[in-house]
Amino acid sequence: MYLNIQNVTKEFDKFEAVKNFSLEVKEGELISLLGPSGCGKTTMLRMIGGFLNPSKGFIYLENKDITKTPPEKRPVSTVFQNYALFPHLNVLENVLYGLKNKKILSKKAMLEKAIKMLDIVGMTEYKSRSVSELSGGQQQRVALARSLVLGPKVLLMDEPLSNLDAKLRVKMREEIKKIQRELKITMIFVTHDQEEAISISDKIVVMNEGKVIQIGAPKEIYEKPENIFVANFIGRANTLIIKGEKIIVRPENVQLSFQEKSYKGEIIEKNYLGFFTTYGIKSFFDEKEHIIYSDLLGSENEFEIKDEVFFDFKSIHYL
Ligand SMILES: Nc1ncnc2c1ncn2[C@@H]1O[C@H](COP(=O)(O)OP(=O)(O)OP(=O)(O)O)[C@@H](O)[C@H]1O
Repeated sequence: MYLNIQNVTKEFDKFEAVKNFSLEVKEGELISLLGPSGCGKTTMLRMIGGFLNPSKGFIYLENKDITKTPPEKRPVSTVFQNYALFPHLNVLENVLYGLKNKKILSKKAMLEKAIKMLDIVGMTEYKSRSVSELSGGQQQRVALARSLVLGPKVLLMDEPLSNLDAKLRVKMREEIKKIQRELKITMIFVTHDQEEAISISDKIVVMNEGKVIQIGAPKEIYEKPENIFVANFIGRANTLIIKGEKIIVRPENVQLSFQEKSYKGEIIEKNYLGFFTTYGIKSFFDEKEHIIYSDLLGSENEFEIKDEVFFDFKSIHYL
């Protein structure tokens, strides 16, 4: 295994921020650590980067134990949330900085490498600009180039898109994924944004209260969540007990109709959200009143509050 994290725990005094975390990462994979605030994502990332030492457990990179290797000695780079660029240096100097420190390449080779990396992140024309004159998205690109130019075996990104507005976030995450694929770089990406994790990752590690709750491909995590926490953290879910079995049904899998179907209810909520509409249907399951949510695409809009409706579940996941 390329990167192998085995039973890592991190204690701060008596508080366990990360509990018995294990993960195997293949070369070239993009893994997201996803979970609510305070679940231990950043602490785990810092241990991979070498900025924190695990209290227990091991981290291996290409079968070499790097658990206690200092950050500057391990072939791992980090892109921080606030980018941590040097404000007194221009774009090119920022990208060159790490290479100069390494003192391995000639001046010409360093310059060629830095320019190539600026080209990959689309920032060549800004190379002489002061970084303080750049937009958030541009600073993000420079931070990415500065880390990538060092040729790390693993690139760590801690909430790299959280300072960007919604549209730019989507654009940058697509670019990051494209660059990651092109360079075949192994990447670990921390986010608390489920949509971001789903769109960018080969595999998602869902965490809560310091623990790994589920590891899987985005589709697997969405369609086969291991428990209610995962089902609700990633997307929305109707949670029900039918004939003694606990099930979840995603709102897009609740099909509404005026014609007789398996279940009956009354529309009590309707929220128009542009390309789809969310309905809340009051219904009885297991002799209890429930509100079942159904998402229908815009063109399927034909129900109103107080309508008596029937519904079926297109797909059910048993917990
Ligand atoms: N140096 C420290 N000393 C004591 N407790 C810490 C320290 N660093 C983190 N913690 C605690 O460990 C827990 C996990 O923190 P961490 O920053 O890893 O969470 P996170 O999932 O990255 O959260 P967020 O999404 O808010 O950044 C939190 O309860 C935090 O308060």
